[in-house]
Amino acid sequence: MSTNLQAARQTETVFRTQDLNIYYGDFLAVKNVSIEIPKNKITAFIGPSGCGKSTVIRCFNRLNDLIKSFHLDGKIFYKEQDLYAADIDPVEVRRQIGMVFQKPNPFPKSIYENIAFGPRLVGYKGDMDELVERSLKQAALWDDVKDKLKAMGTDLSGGQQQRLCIARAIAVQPDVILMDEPCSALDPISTLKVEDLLQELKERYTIVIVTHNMQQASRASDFTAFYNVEANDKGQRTGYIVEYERTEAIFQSPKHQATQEYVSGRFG
Ligand SMILES: Nc1ncnc2c1ncn2[C@@H]1O[C@H](COP(=O)(O)OP(=O)(O)OP(=O)(O)O)[C@@H](O)[C@H]1O
Repeated sequence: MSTNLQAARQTETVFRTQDLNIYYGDFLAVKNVSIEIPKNKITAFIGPSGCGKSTVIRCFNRLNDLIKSFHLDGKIFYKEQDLYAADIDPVEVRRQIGMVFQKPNPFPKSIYENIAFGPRLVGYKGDMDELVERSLKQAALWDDVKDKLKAMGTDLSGGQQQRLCIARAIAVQPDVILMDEPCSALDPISTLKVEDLLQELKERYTIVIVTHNMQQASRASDFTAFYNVEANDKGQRTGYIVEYERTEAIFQSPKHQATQEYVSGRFG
């Protein structure tokens, strides 16, 4: 329920998972995930393809609910509220816990409308022009677009489109921003701009980012979870967390050989 979620906004640990197992039908995609995601920090999920990074991040805003075969056991707490309790409204969850995807996906609408759409949908009564400007400024896009707010969002460059998507996520005043490989479709300069932006955004938001880019994880994040995948006797490949630590520990003094090999590019 939204009131529960509001009250829960006070604590310092934003997400806490407990013995989390995630399935698609009979397939156990990720097992035994027990981690805490701290407030106002950037937490990176790294690991080889198919180890379940996206699956876990998508559980944090109940996006997997939209997949029929998806189910989980164990717990995910958002500020100590059971995120999957019967009285939690997934739509409200997704307002508080926003998401930015791999491929920039602005609406086929004006830049202004891309930002205004979400707040209008949730009944925002304040000054919309001010909100649009503030969101674009927070996403470091205002200077690029202030003179063409009526232009189509889809006509911006890829990097600008991704910052527009970040501005759109911010506009509904979320608590958390989840990012699933937000820079993988961007050139190196746009990528660095988004990474700079992340450092500003973490003052206000908690960020969880999935990335394949080791330099990005080491440059931009405060904490890193390294996932790996192992096959069972039926040949099913299940992901799990090998190590979750401060980012410098993961990159400079990992406890596990698999982590060492992955972060130094000698994996597989
Ligand atoms: N909708 C789905 N239905 C069935 N299986 C799925 C679904 N989505 C993901 N999976 C499977 O779950 C496992 C984890 O996938 P996931 O996309 O979470 O991994 P990932 O670590 O994010 O991979 P990548 O780095 O390649 O994006 C994979 O085996 C994948 O095939």
